[in-house]
Amino acid sequence: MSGGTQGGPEDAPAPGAEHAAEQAYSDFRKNLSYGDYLRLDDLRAAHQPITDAHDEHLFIAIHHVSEVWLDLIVRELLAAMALLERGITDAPLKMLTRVVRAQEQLTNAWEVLKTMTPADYLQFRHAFGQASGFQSQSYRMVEFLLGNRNPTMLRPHAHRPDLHGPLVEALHGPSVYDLALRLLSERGFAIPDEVLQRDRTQKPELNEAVLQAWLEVYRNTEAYWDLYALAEKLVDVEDNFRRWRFNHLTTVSRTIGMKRGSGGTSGVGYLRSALDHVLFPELWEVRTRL
Ligand code: HEM
Ligand SMILES: N[C@@H](CC(=O)c1ccccc1NC=O)C(=O)O
Repeated sequence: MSGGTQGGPEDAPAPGAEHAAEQAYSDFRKNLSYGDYLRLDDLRAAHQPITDAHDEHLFIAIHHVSEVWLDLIVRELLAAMALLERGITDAPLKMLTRVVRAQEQLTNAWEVLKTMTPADYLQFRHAFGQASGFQSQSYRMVEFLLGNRNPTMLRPHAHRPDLHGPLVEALHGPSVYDLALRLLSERGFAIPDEVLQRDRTQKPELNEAVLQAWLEVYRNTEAYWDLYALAEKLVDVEDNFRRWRFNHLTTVSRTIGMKRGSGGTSGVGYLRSALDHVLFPELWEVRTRL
């Protein structure tokens, strides 16, 4: 029996909904309430449009929601990687599934943002100056942890050691894919030293020996079930990453056309070139070779 002196849900027979509400706790002068726990005052304080444009509220809300999902993805990736580093594969699969679901939420956000027309956007675009998603530290963390690395991307964060530090660490540490390859090696697959010791600040390139190892895993799924499940989960992550990028590109095209980006890049041209990037090259090539 729980509920203490104020009584709990089990104390009385189930009342109708109208009476049930009257039994709800109502004195939060000393107890932590919903809003206190979630720091909703702080959350709302972060919503600060700088123009009177109606759609700026939508723009800010979508970015805030996206940043929250990105932070969750970073946390899950780091936790999954810490376990993979110890040779554990089952719990990381669950964490990577959560990453995949969070990516779906990120991608769905475009549906809401697309209700903003180009004219609506131009009412406030001038106000934020050089600010751009290009400077999103959490997005860059996700890219670095997944292995898409480019030291140039550190530059916008040079003035903020608290944001720069974790990025530098991620840039030099193993990616989730490096850890998967290390696992392959520990299970006896011939992964060359040049792969295991590769310059991690750069993107990985397709390696024939790695491809042969994955081929063996995909041909003998029963013998290597956990490695196979891990590989397919990574493909899910990359698949969803591509969907987010593609929807971003389409949203940008329909909103600003071929205008330059506020962050200083060519805009659509820059984003289109990112679509060609492959995170886990052997996991795609294995389909062709099977
Ligand atoms: C009307 C909506 C949007 C427009 C017009 C837009 C436009 C752009 C453009 C032009 C770039 C290229 C960099 C530059 O600014 O020069 C960019 C990059 C980026 N944007 Fe957006 N964006 C929009 C919404 C969003 C949203 C909702 C997010 C969610 C977080 C986002 C995240 C990013 C990220 C992470 C990058 C860097 C991509 C990379 O370096 O590969 N953007 N955006
Ligand atoms: N790069 C966008 C601006 C932009 O999208 C943006 C601006 C401020 C805060 C977040 C943004 N989102 C993503 O790039 C543009 O060129 O219009």
